[in-house]
Amino acid sequence: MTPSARFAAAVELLGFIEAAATPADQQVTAYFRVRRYAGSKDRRWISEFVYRCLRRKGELDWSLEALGLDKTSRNAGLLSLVLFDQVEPRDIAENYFGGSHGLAELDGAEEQALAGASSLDTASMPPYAAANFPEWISDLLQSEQGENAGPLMAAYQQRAPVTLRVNRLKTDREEARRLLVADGIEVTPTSVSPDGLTLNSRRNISRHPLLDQGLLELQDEAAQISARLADVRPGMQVVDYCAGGGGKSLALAALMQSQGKIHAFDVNARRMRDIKSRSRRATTDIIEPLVISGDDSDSDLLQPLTAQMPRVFVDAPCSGSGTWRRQPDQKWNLSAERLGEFAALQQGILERASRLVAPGGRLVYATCSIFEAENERQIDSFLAHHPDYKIMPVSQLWPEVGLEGTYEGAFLKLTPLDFGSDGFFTAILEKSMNGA
Ligand SMILES: C[S@@+](CC[C@H](N)C(=O)[O-])C[C@H]1O[C@@H](n2cnc3c(N)ncnc32)[C@H](O)[C@@H]1O
Repeated sequence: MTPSARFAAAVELLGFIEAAATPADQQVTAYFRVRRYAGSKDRRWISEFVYRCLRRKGELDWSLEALGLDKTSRNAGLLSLVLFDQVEPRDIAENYFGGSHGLAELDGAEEQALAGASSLDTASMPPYAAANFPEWISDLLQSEQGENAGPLMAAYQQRAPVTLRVNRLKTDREEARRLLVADGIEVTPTSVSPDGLTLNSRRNISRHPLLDQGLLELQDEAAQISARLADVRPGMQVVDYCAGGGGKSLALAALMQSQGKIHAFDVNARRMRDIKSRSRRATTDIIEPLVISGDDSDSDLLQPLTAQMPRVFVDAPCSGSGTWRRQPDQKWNLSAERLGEFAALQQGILERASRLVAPGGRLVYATCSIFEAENERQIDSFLAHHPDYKIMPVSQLWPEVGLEGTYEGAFLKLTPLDFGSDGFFTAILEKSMNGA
């Protein structure tokens, strides 16, 4: 593709992403699926350009406003060339326009407005815009994270590492590392999870034969730690209440040495459709997917499991705020109202899932969120209505479940500032033996 065609495609894709709430990564995949003419270099250039615009949306929006330009994807793309690639406005027309697949010509007024970019008073940009966060989220982080808010928002500007979980049903970490290195892929063992390997440099590894053969799974270190904290054992009966594509179920199955049973529930059949094939690849047959309604109509279906399960894992739907390095667009799609909706949904899920926990069993509540409303406040509210549960401190479980080092705190609360994983939360609640 010519530079003009690439630029036009990037602007088009950015426009699609801004118009819909669907996560950008899904839209990028869908965009290229029907544009087979785009080669791998074109795809890389277009995706990187689009992701940079999404990552730096706060700066771009503020600058567009200061220059009197509308916040369109075309203007964002043009300004991105000027501000971040240092392209002279007068050179844009020649290098990024024209040709049969280019954008409609740059007009003189646009070029003149862009020329003002070099004299923008960026010192007057509000800190939330400079940090590329919506103002209300920046305020929320200031109130919840205090002095960590600034460094945390800066950490969200970085790209997340690519981390793999070694499937111990098929190999061990050293062997997996050796196989990757033999294929020219340098990796580093994760510092806390004994099952993780992080790629030393970014590349798309999702189609690698070691993943196809089920020796490795893409899974962030925080999710691996959370699965370990469930402290599952071979032979146990476990419920994975929000199983989705089965990431946690597969991690739990490996920790159970593929002995016992995992009842994997979700309200979304489409998300669960690959669990069987992923299980086959991982050589486990203990995961049983089941589509539930998520309301009281599940009572009969779940009756045989009620108060019977030694472990119930709830990987709740959430804002995903812990994963915004990977999905920078999603922070612009979240509103305070939507956050409240997630909290209400989580509360209902926790309530229903808790009915399945056996006396003496444990309810594991996890989110990939860093917000108190989805985390600590959910646990406070649950415990206020369920005096038969108590917190099992994560600090106590940490060494018992084979995690490296030590951890202080009743709950697992991670942000990218801790050791580079996604933001994640996990609370372990133990039900009393006598139900009192
Ligand atoms: C964070 S995702 C789960 C990710 C999955 N555990 C994994 O590791 O791959 C949350 C899941 O909760 C599901 N969900 C939403 N509402 C639900 C409900 N009322 N009951 C059960 N699952 C629900 C969503 O469909 C989504 O798949």
